[in-house]
Amino acid sequence: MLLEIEDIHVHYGKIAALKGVSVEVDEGEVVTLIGANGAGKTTTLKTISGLRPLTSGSIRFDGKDISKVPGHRRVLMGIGQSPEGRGIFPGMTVVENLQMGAYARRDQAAKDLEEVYELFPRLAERKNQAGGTMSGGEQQMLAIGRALMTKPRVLLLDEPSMGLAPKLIQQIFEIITEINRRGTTVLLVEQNAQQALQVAHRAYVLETGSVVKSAEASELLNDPQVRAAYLGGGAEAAAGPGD
Ligand SMILES: Nc1ncnc2c1ncn2[C@@H]1O[C@H](COP(=O)(O)OP(=O)(O)OP(=O)(O)O)[C@@H](O)[C@H]1O
Repeated sequence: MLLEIEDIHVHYGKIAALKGVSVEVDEGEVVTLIGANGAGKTTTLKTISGLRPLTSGSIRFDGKDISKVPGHRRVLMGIGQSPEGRGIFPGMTVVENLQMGAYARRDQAAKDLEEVYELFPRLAERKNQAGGTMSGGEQQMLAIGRALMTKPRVLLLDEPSMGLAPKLIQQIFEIITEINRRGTTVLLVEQNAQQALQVAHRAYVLETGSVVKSAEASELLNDPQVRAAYLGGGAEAAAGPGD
């Protein structure tokens, strides 16, 4: 197992955001966390990347307990994150933003830059434009590209479709599939459960800080409760028109 999150509890002051969450991600998988606002999805990703401390529980990466490893070392170990709200450097150009992702390593960075440009031709076209003047969708691509420049073994993606037009949403999900096909494991947090379940192999449903369900993504797509709560439809929607 590449990533093993076991029974983690995380607090913001006295507020318990995660109450015993366990999630496993195997090498090569796309795993998604779905759930309503405030369920704890972002907190789970932040805890894996080391931005939030654990109250209890453990996180193992490639067999090693990383619960106490600082965030910047987790990046070097192969945990890359594209944060919610993007977090790019607005005053730096596209190419400078991408190079920031590789600042800790000099090996292969030029080749990786070419690969990012291949995945996101728009970033190549705009490489000298200031990051802050890129459109929302372009900034999302830049944030993912920068995370890829850290050469992650697992890429943590927080709401990559947030605020994007439908056509771009489609494109972002196609790119996630392609990133995975090229060998990167992906842990994806999404409000857009329908699309997330379509690209993922497995999924976990979070409710108020706990995992309430986990299964193959295809199974959850047809689960009446999941459909009613997260996919904007009940059993009728699952059965299709005319039934
Ligand atoms: N900085 C913070 N201070 C206090 N409480 C917080 C903070 N960040 C998150 N929380 C609380 O922790 C819980 C989990 O939040 P989290 O952002 O992980 O949810 P989420 O599932 O990612 O939601 P969304 O889909 O709305 O982003 C929520 O109750 C939230 O209000």
